[in-house]
Amino acid sequence: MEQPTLPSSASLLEFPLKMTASNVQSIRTLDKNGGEITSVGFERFGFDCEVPLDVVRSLYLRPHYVITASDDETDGIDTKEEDSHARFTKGHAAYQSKSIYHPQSQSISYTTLTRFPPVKLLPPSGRKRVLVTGGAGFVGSHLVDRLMLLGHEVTVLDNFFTGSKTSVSHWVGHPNFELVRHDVVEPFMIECDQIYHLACPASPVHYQFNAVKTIKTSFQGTLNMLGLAKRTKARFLLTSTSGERFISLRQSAFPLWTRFFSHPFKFLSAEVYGDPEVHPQPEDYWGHVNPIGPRACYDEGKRVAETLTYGFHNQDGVDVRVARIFNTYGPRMNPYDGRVVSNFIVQALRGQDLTVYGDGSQTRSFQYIHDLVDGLIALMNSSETRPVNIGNGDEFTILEFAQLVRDIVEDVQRADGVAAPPRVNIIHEGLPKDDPQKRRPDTTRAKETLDWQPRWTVRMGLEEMVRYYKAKMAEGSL
Ligand SMILES: O=c1ccn([C@@H]2O[C@H](COP(=O)(O)OP(=O)(O)O[C@H]3OC[C@@H](O)[C@H](O)[C@H]3O)[C@@H](O)[C@H]2O)c(=O)[nH]1
Repeated sequence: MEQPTLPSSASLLEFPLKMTASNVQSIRTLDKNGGEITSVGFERFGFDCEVPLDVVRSLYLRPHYVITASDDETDGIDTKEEDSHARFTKGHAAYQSKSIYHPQSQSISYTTLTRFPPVKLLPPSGRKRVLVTGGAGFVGSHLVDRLMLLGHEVTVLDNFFTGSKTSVSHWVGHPNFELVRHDVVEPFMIECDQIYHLACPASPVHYQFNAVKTIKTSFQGTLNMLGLAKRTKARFLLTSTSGERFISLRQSAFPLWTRFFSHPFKFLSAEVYGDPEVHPQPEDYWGHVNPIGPRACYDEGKRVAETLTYGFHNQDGVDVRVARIFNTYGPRMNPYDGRVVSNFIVQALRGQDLTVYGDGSQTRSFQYIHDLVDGLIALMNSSETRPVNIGNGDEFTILEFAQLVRDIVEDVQRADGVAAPPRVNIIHEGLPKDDPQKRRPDTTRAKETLDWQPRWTVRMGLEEMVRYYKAKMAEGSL
């Protein structure tokens, strides 16, 4: 098979470093109705969660460190780097880290931020003490960004097994923020008003070795957090919970070591439905789960977590919310987690073949992270105690999706000055066991009770994610 030319990290770097403040142009992001997205969040149920998109972006479309040519050439280069990122963040580069990478010694001089992004000043009556378990993970870190910018006091609980400290490091030291290393299977005591329970079991690599720990985390972790909610009278939101999918070594597009030593992936999904016989899946569908299959420790873990949650609600009057989350993607997703969105984007950026499993006729519906965070915050602050599906109804076959990702990566490369980006091939590999044939949420309930619907098109979300991975490649961390 013909192997297209790989874009070198130098060519990825070249364009950003050439940019100057004078030619900086902001990226326009359009929603499903063609309107420009300038902010994320909205005011619902007396809770205003709207923040400017550029400010949120400045927290993830940024290099973790400035790349220098040599140790004594630091002057000026960080300014150019900031200019390039100002293109995405309209001047919010001032909140970026000033850490410096020294290629000769392959070392990084870490610094703290020069300044934290401005957070809302709330009166004590409006300020919530929010606990986010799994807050250093992909979804958790975006939720934390939003809650912090809104002016709340946020405590992140994470055992860093799948989460990464760098995903929330930009808040470390802020007076409203606290980061605690803790495993939710052990009890934890704190005073709080709201608990977002996102913490979830370990890596896909450990999936088959650690199924007991996985289901223990789902059960014991949820039990501990519900106990805390009961004691503190905090409102408890279960993200019905998280799951990982085992990927066989043959199927993974990445070297073996990356799967053992990179952050294992974690994923939030509507696993309570299993391999559904009803399409799309409404909340009153009971699911189709094999209790002893390879995915059982996840699926059944989520189901028992829901049972516990409603047990505490019905018996003890704990104020609960349950979000059933469908396939979600976005910046800070681990590029080596084996999921389709990160696999395809990274493959296309590297000029490698896109690996479609099976014939690619299976379907998925992908939602962008900002829509999910909007939905979680809306649900938490609503009075809806029944489970609510949070997902995007735009359904793609995986083959269509591969073609879309390939087109978008080429478009972004062209927009960034690569005259003729290489066209990658789409190849087929074996379908994993128990791979659901179809998945699409029925989000009628979310629309009716939360007035929530996804705003981001898959194209817009993918474009942003491609830029995020490009930035990671440019800084050399991917
Ligand atoms: O490189 C790839 C990766 C994945 N795929 C396919 O793309 C589809 C989506 O795969 P993903 O792994 O991204 O997501 P899935 O919907 O299968 O599972 C996801 O949701 C349920 C969770 O329990 C899992 O943790 C999560 O991975 C699957 O049909 C998969 O076979 C490819 O064709 N190529």
